[in-house]
Amino acid sequence: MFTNVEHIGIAVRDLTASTQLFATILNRDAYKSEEVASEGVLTTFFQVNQTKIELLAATRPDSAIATFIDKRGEGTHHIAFEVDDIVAEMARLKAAGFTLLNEIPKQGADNKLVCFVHPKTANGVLIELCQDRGAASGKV
Ligand SMILES: CC[C@@H](C(=O)O)C(=O)SCCNC(=O)CCNC(=O)[C@H](O)C(C)(C)COP(=O)(O)OP(=O)(O)OC[C@H]1O[C@@H](n2cnc3c(N)ncnc32)[C@H](O)[C@@H]1OP(=O)(O)O
Ligand SMILES: [Co+2]
Repeated sequence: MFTNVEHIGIAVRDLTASTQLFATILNRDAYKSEEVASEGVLTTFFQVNQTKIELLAATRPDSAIATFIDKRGEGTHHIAFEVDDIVAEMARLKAAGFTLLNEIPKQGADNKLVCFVHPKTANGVLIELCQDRGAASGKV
């Protein structure tokens, strides 16, 4: 089951400048920064009630964020939904014809397991499913 919009991912060129910008817009400080080396990204997170804003900057030229910014510029990159059973939701979406970008859940930021759905099969929107690793223990 989809339970919440967990975060909105925003691709940025300069993480320090964008963190300051969003701190001003949201009138609060970021609560953490984290590098996810497997994705080639450095992130900063802001909490807005139940949803987070995830700023993403590329750490290497072959990162999905570097490719996205090269082709489309900075901006909204993905919408991430919290799910209660990522394996079940991946199977459901795959059976319904959506293209999953990873066949098994992978490590995301903030102690999550994540899976991406190809934007070409989702009206041009890159969708991320995520589940807290603690909640997923024993299932994956
Ligand atoms: C911090 C960790 C984690 C978390 O815990 O939150 C993250 O959020 S990591 C975020 C970065 N990682 C990813 O995005 C992984 C999943 N993405 C991918 O696998 C790829 O980016 C992609 C979606 C498969 C695209 O890669 P590729 O095909 O190599 O790039 P192209 O530029 O050729 O794109 C093909 C096509 O798709 C369009 N596109 C690309 N990205 C997006 C997007 N974010 N939203 C919408 N559309 C997108 C792109 O414009 C191309 O379209 P056409 O030009 O019309 O063919
Ligand atoms: Co994300």
